[in-house]
Amino acid sequence: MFTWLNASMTRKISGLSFVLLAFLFIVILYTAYKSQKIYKDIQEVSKIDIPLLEVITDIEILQLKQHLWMEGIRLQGDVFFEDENLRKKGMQGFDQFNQRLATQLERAISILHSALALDSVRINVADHQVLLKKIKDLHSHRVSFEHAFVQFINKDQHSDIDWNNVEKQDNALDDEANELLMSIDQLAIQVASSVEKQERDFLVMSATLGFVAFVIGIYLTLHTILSFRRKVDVLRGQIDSLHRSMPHDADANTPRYKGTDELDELEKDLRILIGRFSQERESRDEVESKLIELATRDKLTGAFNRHKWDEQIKYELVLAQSGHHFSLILLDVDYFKKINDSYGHDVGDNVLRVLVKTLHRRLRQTDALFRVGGEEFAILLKDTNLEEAEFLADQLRKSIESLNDPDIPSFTISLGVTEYQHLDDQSRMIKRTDILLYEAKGAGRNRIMVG
Ligand SMILES: Nc1nc2c(ncn2[C@@H]2O[C@H](COP(=O)(O)OP(=O)(O)OP(=O)(O)O)[C@@H](O)[C@H]2O)c(=O)[nH]1
Repeated sequence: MFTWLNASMTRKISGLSFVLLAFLFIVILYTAYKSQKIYKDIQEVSKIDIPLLEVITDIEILQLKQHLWMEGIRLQGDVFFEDENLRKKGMQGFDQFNQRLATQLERAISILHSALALDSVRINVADHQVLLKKIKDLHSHRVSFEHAFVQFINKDQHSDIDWNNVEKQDNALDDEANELLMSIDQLAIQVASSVEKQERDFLVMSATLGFVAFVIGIYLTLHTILSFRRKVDVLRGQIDSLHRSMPHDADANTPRYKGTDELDELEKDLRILIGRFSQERESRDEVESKLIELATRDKLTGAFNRHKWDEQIKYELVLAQSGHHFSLILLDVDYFKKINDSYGHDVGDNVLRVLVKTLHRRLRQTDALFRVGGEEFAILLKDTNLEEAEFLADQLRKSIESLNDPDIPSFTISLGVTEYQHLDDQSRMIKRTDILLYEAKGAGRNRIMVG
């Protein structure tokens, strides 16, 4: 029982079904066995008891008829004995009675023999044998009576004493037949009560088995349902505490879903929880990407910041060592100090914003722009050779030169352009580009230097 209480839900339900099916199987087996037995009893009754009763009733009727026939002869008196024809006819009738009686008695004997041969007689075998003996006795008494009566009829003188003797014998036979009938009745009652008992036992047993199955079924079902509900409640409690543990929980009182059953409710609760989890994850992802943005972007211009620049150049160098080519542009606003001094710091800031916006418009998706100093920027160009980088740098220079924004003064940029070279590291590559930028400045600004 202890193991059962700790078993899994599947095992409990399987065990429950098994017990109920086993009971059902026992009830079916018992019903089949008992039905078979009752059917056999009924067959025995129809083959033995009923025919036996019929035979004995016939014998009694024949006895009665014979009695009446004898009375008729007695009333006719001498007329019967003196008329040869009447006597002959009478004797023929008597023979017929005798034959019918003999036949019926033999039938009764054969029925009882077959009853004993069945070997499944539900009543006492001794009772059957007593009955058999009684019928055989009646049979032999009948035969003696026939002889006596034939002799009596063939006699010339028929005194009252003779008549009384014959009648006495006939009455004795009647009594014998009646007694036999009563014994057979008794037997039939025994058989009927035996069949009735079988049926009653069958009903009681079936009802008991059914009731036990019902009680076990109710107990196991209730137990399973209760433990199932307990577990579902525990799960729903855990879901509730998960809801409560979530941040931004305006739904601290998240209403419980009312469904058609516990599983349905549990499923809906889980769905709501999963929905909230994914919402939570989405907003976390959003916050995370905002944080990443904040951590990697320059506040003023929106270009990538110095921190990102350090990270990215290292990354590109690693890729370049395994065969991925890239180029680098360093650019600087010409005479920026003058712009600040002439127009103010805010305008200077605006110049930087417009510069980044304009550069972004010209750059490709795979290029990355970094603010690496006050008015100094770097551009990483993936899968780009020096010639392509030079072309792009000049395009950038021209687009800044041709800017016509009423809110800011015109300005130009100088650029140093290089590509990754074998055995380049971060400082070597930057240094080379820096020198090129310095050369561009030295050569008069608003120009590019490639190397
Ligand atoms: N408005 C503004 N000015 C900045 C910012 N960061 C740096 N500066 C200014 O940029 C100026 C850079 O001046 P310099 O290094 O002398 O260079 P330049 O005047 O551009 O001269 P060249 O580079 O030689 O053409 C300095 O005056 C800095 O104060 C910024 O975020 N906003």
